[in-house]
Amino acid sequence: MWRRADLVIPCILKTPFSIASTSPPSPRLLVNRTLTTMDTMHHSSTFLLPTVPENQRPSLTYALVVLNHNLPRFTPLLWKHAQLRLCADGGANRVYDEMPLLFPQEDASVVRRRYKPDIIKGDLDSIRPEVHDFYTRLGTRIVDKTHDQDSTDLHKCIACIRDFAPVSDKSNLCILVAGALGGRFDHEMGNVNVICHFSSLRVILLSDDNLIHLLPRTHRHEIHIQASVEGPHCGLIPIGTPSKGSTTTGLRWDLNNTEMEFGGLVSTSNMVKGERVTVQSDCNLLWTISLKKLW
Ligand SMILES: Nc1ncnc2c1ncn2[C@@H]1O[C@H](COP(=O)(O)OP(=O)(O)OP(=O)(O)O)[C@@H](O)[C@H]1O
Ligand SMILES: Cc1ncc(C[n+]2csc(CCO)c2C)c(N)n1
Repeated sequence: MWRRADLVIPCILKTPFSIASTSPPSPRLLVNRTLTTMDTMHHSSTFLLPTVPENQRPSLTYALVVLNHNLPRFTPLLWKHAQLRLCADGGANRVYDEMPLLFPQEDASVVRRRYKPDIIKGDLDSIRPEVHDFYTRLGTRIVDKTHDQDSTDLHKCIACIRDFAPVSDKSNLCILVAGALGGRFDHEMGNVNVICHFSSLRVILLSDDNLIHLLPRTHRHEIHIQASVEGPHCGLIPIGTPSKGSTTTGLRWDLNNTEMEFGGLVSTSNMVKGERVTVQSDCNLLWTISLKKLW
């Protein structure tokens, strides 16, 4: 378990959801392997399920970052799955104002005390004084990085989580970002840029309607569709660099070593056919899938 007070990150179990290969192969094997097979990275949105079936228990350790945009209705679920909870600056106002709205039958101050962030981080120009005071009194660590006006508050939060996670835990760490989409376009693009910048970390951008994460070109990907909460609409977008060839299975419009580039062909308005999608590409792709309106 993460001890939140001193930010020691927990040791993480190994299950099918971790990256398959862990021990470094011999150089000869590596050459053969790059020519023939790639390690598989598994993806599954089990953090959106109220109870995760025994055989689907992920090995991932979740951290949650709440941004300063509409709190998705399923945020309490993400909060429950996460072992570390951060607010990016004005994200703290969202937790303070909007968590009580999700529990209309409960006293607002009881809800606010139940959902106490571990850390509030950013340039702190958006958090309101009464929200700052409220969480300071509850013992939240408030980290002011006012001097840095060149990186976004989300970037600062992800860097903070990365720097506190022990090296051995990084492949099992998954950062859920709530309120990342559907707002100001410059912020949305900044949020997408952050997942590209931290491409070796699992970072998932979430809103009520969508989920986005990166599929690094270093792996073959298996996406386990949680049909009760996500799909069918999906997309695969080459971000930054054109793809000379991407191949998929499990989509209504599969790619077959197909070239894609921004300004040319990108795969939007695609659909998942079943419970398993595979993707392999020579460049990093954004995966996006619609979320169902359940909450
Ligand atoms: N409308 C929005 N849509 C998507 N993400 C947002 C939106 N507003 C804020 N965010 C995210 O929440 C983080 C914290 O927001 P906050 O408003 O505190 O940032 P800020 O740096 O003060 O923004 P601004 O550009 O308005 O000065 C941002 O770094 C961004 O990632
Ligand atoms: C080229 C360039 N464009 C915009 C900004 C502004 N900016 C980017 S991130 C950030 C912090 C937001 O909390 C601010 C103010 C910059 N510094 N450099």
